[in-house]
Amino acid sequence: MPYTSLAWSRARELAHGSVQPLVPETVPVDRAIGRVLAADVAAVAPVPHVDSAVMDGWAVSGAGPWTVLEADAAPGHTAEDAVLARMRWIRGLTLDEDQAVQVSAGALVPSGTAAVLVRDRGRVDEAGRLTRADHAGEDGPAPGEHVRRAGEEAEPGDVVLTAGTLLSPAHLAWASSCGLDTLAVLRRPRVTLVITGAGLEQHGVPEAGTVRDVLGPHLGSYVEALGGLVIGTHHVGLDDRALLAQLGTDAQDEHQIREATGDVVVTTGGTGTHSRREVRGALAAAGAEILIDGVAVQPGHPLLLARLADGRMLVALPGHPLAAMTGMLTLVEPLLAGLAGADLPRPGHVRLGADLPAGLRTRLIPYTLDDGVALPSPWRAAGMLRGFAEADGVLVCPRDGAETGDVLEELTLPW
Ligand SMILES: Nc1nc2c(c(=O)[nH]1)N[C@H]1C(S)=C(S)[C@@H](COP(=O)(O)OP(=O)(O)OC[C@H]3O[C@@H](n4cnc5c(N)ncnc54)[C@H](O)[C@@H]3O)O[C@H]1N2
Ligand code: MOO
Repeated sequence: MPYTSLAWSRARELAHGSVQPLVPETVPVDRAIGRVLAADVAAVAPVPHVDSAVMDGWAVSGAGPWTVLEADAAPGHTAEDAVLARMRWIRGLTLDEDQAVQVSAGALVPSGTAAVLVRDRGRVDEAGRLTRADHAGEDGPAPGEHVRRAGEEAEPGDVVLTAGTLLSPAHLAWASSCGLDTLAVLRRPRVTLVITGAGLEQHGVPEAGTVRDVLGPHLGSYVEALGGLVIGTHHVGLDDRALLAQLGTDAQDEHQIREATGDVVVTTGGTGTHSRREVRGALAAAGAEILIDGVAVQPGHPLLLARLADGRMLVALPGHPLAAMTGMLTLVEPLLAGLAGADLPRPGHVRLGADLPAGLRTRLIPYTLDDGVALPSPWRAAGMLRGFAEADGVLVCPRDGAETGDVLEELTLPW
């Protein structure tokens, strides 16, 4: 039997716990931007992998003066061939006491290098002897000076990125610097949107009797802000068969289902008791198991959570715009977090700057912050969007109401 009018916080926990985390996927480093790392990543080699010069000059061994070694003329045709040939030569070279070789910043230094003498601090005479320039004094370079040592950033086995990291360009550049080609990332839950209802206009100011569709074009970006990947948005009008078609699939196994239809279906509209026929009827006809039939929250009381016969999860959002928008935070956010293997996002806390009267249920009220206190929006009825558009967050007001100065739970918006 489904839970009916389930307490708001229980509904969020149940949605989060109703699913197993999706199996991670492996993606090329250059495609991993914005993804969440599924496991710790350890360095497989020292970073950097070789000793290199930080400045242009000479890699030197001993106190000098130094004999500057030169490669035989490289047979390469292009400048690049010549550079690579020289690198190969340096790779095979070991500096003895009082030997030096010319290097440029960032390039490999030969083994035996004690330090790099910066170019304007040295002078080479006709005989190929390197001495310190007149102004450079007697000493230097100090041991290790201007050399970037292999392993100075990380040794093999060091954890260089931790599980749960939201990957930025900086993380990806670092991963490349560690020699990684692929990363295991959490799979983004794939979401299909199904918009029900008649008379939804896509442009302009609607005629009396119709409304502007404020969910179809925008819920997708809301889902994506919550970490989901939208794979399709379908308008089914009032056609029960079209709705039913979205709730079933001909696919035979779990992989096929996910490829074809994703992990989650979010519907809008058709949840009210006046319209039981629509979403509930279609769920019954599709053999779905309803887990939650109504949440003790306003707006959003008729919210539904169900498991479809093929294993996908379904959230039915009410049609009233604010009920749909806050319903995303009540059920869709916890569900997507559960699928992504993330913790249930817990509410924060904020001090209330006004009195809120008692109501029938928990209330979700958009608020703006004013001098550190939360001012509830006057535009908070189920059909309104102005308060939500202006909001700094959403207050979770208990049924018994609250007074100025009370500290209330609040939900952060994902933008
Ligand atoms: N007799 C009762 N009536 C209602 C009850 C009730 O318990 N008894 N519950 C009310 C509550 S609470 C809610 S919330 C709504 C839920 O309505 P539905 O989910 O069935 O939504 P629809 O009838 O499909 O739509 C309602 C209304 O919302 C607007 N809408 C819908 N879709 C969109 C869209 N994509 N863009 C913009 N606006 C949309 C439209 O004005 C619809 O008329 O039921 C109450 N009724
Ligand atoms: O539960 Mo409804 O969203 O108040 O109109």
